[in-house]
Amino acid sequence: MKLEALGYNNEIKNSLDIGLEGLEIGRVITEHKERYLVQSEKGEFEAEITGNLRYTAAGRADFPAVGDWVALMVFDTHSAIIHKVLPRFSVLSRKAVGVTADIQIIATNIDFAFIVLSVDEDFSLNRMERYLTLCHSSCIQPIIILNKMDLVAEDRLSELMGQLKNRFEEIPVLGISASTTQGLKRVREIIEVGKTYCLLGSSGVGKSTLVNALSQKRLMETKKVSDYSKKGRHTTTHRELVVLENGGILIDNPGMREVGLPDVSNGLDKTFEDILDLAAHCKFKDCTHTVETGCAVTQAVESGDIDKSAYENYLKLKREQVHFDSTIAEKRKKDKDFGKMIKHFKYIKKSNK
Ligand SMILES: Nc1nc2c(ncn2[C@@H]2O[C@H](COP(=O)(O)OP(=O)(O)OP(=O)(O)O)[C@@H](O)[C@H]2O)c(=O)[nH]1
Ligand SMILES: [Zn+2]
Repeated sequence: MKLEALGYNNEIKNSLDIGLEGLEIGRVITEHKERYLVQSEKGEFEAEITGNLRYTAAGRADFPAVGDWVALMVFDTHSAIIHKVLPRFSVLSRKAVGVTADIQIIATNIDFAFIVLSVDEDFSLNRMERYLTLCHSSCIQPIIILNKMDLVAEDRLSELMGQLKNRFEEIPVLGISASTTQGLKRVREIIEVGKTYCLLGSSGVGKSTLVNALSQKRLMETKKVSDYSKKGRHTTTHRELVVLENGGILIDNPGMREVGLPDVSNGLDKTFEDILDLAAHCKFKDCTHTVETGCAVTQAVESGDIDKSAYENYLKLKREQVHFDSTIAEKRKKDKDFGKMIKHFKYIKKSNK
């Protein structure tokens, strides 16, 4: 398979630095417990990372992830060692499970996300806003998919489509039914050759059904990679990155199903551009847009220029962001204090000698 079919382009090519001569370039299609399945022009390799990469990694985020372009040293027809992760143009991540504020990477180098919502109970503009924020902060372009259109009458459908188009003016909105395949032609048409896609959306909206419809099932079938495992390990992993029939590339993995609110510092601003534009006219520079006099934002909400629920959702996301930022600050402080403590111990040890 040509690298271009996996999304390779000049931008990635230009990011290759010297010192990688003699190494093979490939894309990570599956990761499982620090073992990676990498596809290159020479075929598929089961790979691990070099010790150097492991020890110089500042955190989990420096390890390869699905979607990454990597430089690898090939050993034989099946195995290789990853020497370097090439620069990422987009990163989809979430807070790692647990109390620490570590970031866990779900997938990288994604061009577009289909954000799926359905016409039933799941329909929520506020939730959509969260996913858009996630996309903007991850450098991924969003496309909205309203699924299960077979469940509602035509007028209800156009009302819901209207709500989406009004609130998110610049984002494409497609109505489909993944189970009857209505509207899927349009989805296939907008998928571009060599571009990488993923699906986001809450549980039950029909992401798997859509993936299966797009990839005509057989591509997503669980394929054993155990054949490659010479040490007798039996790993049954399936490919999380697949090339679709029409040339698009689709990443779908379990982590996608669990994305929460990410590091939204930049994404929030983009999603709520209207609010941020107004904020420049607030009387106070550090206006929180809640109780201040001369606040241009609350005035716009009162006059109806800004949608009240969009405004409330903005405040809510803002609070969560502040909380998340402070968790990171605490973690950094802890790490620092721990460093100081170690130094202190070393000092005591020395002076006792
Ligand atoms: N009526 C109708 N039902 C659908 C449609 N698409 C999916 N469903 C049904 O909705 C249910 C959930 O679909 P899934 O594809 O499993 O949803 P999902 O988003 O992958 O859910 P998770 O795996 O939990 O994230 C299934 O029972 C599907 O058959 C549709 O277009 N119309
Ligand atoms: Zn204000």
